[in-house]
Amino acid sequence: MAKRVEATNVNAFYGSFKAIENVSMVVEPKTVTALIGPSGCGKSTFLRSINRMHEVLPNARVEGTLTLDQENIYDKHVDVTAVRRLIGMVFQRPNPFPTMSIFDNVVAGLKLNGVTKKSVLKEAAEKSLRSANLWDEVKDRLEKPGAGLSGGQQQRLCIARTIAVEPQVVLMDEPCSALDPISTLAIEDLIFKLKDRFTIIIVTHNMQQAARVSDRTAFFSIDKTGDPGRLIEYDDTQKIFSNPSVKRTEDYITGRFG
Ligand SMILES: Nc1ncnc2c1ncn2[C@@H]1O[C@H](COP(=O)(O)OP(=O)(O)OP(=O)(O)O)[C@@H](O)[C@H]1O
Repeated sequence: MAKRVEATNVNAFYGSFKAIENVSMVVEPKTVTALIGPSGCGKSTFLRSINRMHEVLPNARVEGTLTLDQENIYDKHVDVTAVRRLIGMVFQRPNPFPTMSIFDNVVAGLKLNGVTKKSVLKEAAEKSLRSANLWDEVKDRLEKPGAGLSGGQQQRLCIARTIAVEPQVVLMDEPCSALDPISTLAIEDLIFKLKDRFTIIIVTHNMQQAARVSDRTAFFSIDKTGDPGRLIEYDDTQKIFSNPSVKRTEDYITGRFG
């Protein structure tokens, strides 16, 4: 079930370097939110703070509060592995397990969670591949390696793998940046469809993509190198792209900087 994500005064550090400062935003369930802004403003850092991936780096830490439907995901009692299962992530480069079959790629997370019954795995694989708009292309070669698919198909396979465990939130870090325009449109169609079931947060450098797929857009920026990234403006996508409230947002989306 899709859940609401709320960040309050979030700071994230790499050692002593503060990469983002005071980020607060609410992301409603079953919406798509785009994170945009110039390189180095902390979009990926913020995204990785949301599923506690940031802290896997040595000396990296997060301050502030991040909740999933009111539950603080940084609470001492929270199981980090469970957080990462509930908040799935799709990366820039498609990263299927290369020697694993298409089928095994999709059900890898379910198996890790202890699901062993063949009929359950088969049903979940078909459902996830259908949801990822990939079923028709792979249904006759489920036992072939995932690495044999095209880049766009591999990315849809990674999305199928992510949604197979029924996460509550799906994070996507520039999921189309390694793809051609046709594969990019296929992923955008998919994102639109998946928001019926999940809360989706996507980092993108592509303004048209943000405008096409998202309901809400968050614009991040930095004052100068070495300063932390900040959330400058967060609003309905239509407003951000037609009539932003802050001059810096307008300058960025019209290509005057960044
Ligand atoms: N592993 C790391 N160690 C130290 N500093 C890092 C690390 N990863 C990122 N940073 C720094 O944190 C800041 C924010 O980086 P981040 O990757 O979150 O920005 P971004 O907005 O996603 O950039 P891009 O659009 O180029 O991907 C940058 O100054 C970056 O150099």
